[in-house]
Amino acid sequence: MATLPESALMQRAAAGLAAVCARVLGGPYGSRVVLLVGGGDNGGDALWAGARLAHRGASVDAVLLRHDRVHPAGLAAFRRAGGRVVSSADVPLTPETQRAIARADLVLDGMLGIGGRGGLRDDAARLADAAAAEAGLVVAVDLPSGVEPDTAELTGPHVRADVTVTFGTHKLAILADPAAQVAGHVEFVDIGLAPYLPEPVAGMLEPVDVAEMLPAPERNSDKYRRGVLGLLAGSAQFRGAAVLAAGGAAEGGAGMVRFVGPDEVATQVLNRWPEVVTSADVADTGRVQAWAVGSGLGDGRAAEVAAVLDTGLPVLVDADGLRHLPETLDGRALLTPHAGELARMMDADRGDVEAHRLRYVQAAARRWNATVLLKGSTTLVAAPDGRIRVNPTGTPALATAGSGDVLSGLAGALLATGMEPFDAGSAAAYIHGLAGQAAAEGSGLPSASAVLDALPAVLAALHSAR
Ligand SMILES: NC(=O)C1=CN([C@@H]2O[C@H](COP(=O)(O)OP(=O)(O)OC[C@H]3O[C@@H](n4cnc5c(N)ncnc54)[C@H](OP(=O)(O)O)[C@@H]3O)[C@@H](O)[C@H]2O)[C@@H](O)CC1
Ligand SMILES: [K+]
Repeated sequence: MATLPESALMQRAAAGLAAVCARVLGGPYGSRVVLLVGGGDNGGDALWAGARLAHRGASVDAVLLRHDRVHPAGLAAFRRAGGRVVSSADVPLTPETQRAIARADLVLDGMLGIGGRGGLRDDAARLADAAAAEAGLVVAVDLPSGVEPDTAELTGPHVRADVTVTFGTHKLAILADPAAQVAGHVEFVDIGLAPYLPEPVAGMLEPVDVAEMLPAPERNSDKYRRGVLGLLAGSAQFRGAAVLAAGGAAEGGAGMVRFVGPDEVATQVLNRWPEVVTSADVADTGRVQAWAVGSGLGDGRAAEVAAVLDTGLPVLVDADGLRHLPETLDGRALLTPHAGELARMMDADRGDVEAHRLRYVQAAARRWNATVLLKGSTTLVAAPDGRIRVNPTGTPALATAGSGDVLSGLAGALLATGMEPFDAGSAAAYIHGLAGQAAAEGSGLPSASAVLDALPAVLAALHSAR
């Protein structure tokens, strides 16, 4: 800001914001727009964007939350462009305000941005409710007002947006749950901040990042170069979990899968994946480069899990395996709980974990000195050193029985290639999400087997993105 003329960044932001609004309106001319304007710069962005829309023929009304504190230049520009203020000094939600919101094609939420803390206060909360109940589209300026910008938590009343237009950089609140669930579709406006930003608190992979992490398929690769995975999964009660996890590894590029489990489970794994080698005991497994343990193990089996952990190899621990964690895992493990499993591990309430996903996943990573992947519609991966990745490819299609078993085989296969647990977990979540999306194109709500079947094509496409 110091290197630029006064309000240059706000102008860039407002121009991008107005352009997105114009697009979602199908052209601003003749449309009705209502601005909800808070006392900070977030409100300033809304006023400048409202002025631009008014210039292009929209009818624009502004509701000022704070008449005593409103961005002065923004308000002046808005008035010059023909915009009207419809709130009165002490009550933002007058009958006239309410009518304007009910008739609006688009409500622009500029109440709070990155300066907001602690959820919306009363008047703002009522405006948010009116917009949600009656308006056409709700477009949030920078963030849905009322969400916690830095922790992605919902600590009080907040806006529910159809679209969020965010400036300069992505904020955690529009990437991670629960706040991301109220951001709607996210549009990014580049205002030239990149060279000035500090190290991000969280990262998000893009296709080329994942492609570069994956080992290149070499002409002369032998199975150990591709990675050999030991798999301790499944039980008489949950045989399918073993079949799906073995499939996640086999279709996920493992050079070989060595399965350990009771005969009746091994038979079923072999029926579906004849390339798998089986044994009855961890000690008889032969050479592997990493282990995946836990999917469908059921109760008991603590001794086998301990035997795997004692090998000192990189290890993925999932599902029932998470019941048997030692005090610490010296950095080589990838744990993949869902919120219920993480709650049990941390002796917490599941709802509390869902509400504070970021805090819990980081705490668990520190506590076990392990990488922790918390599954969900925005899967989070936390390394013990504090790094965080948010997975952008999540889809409701993955909320199906057995989908986690596929992920654990896939992530195990990536560990076996020598990838560090943080990369293996985040790349696996990314690929798994793409496979879920691809499978959903075929059938809407695919089964875990359909997700598995989609893996090879997704991997091939990523390899060609190099
Ligand atoms: N930085 C940049 O480079 C650029 C930033 N830009 C824009 O600026 C935005 C940030 O603006 P900002 O800093 O003025 O804060 P903002 O979010 O408008 O809130 C301000 C006031 O709200 C208040 N308040 C707090 N909590 C509250 C609550 N729960 N309920 C009610 N009120 C509450 C609190 O005042 P208080 O009442 O607590 O004294 C606070 O002063 C950013 O999101 C982006 O849109 C762009 O123009 C591009 C360049
Ligand atoms: K906002």
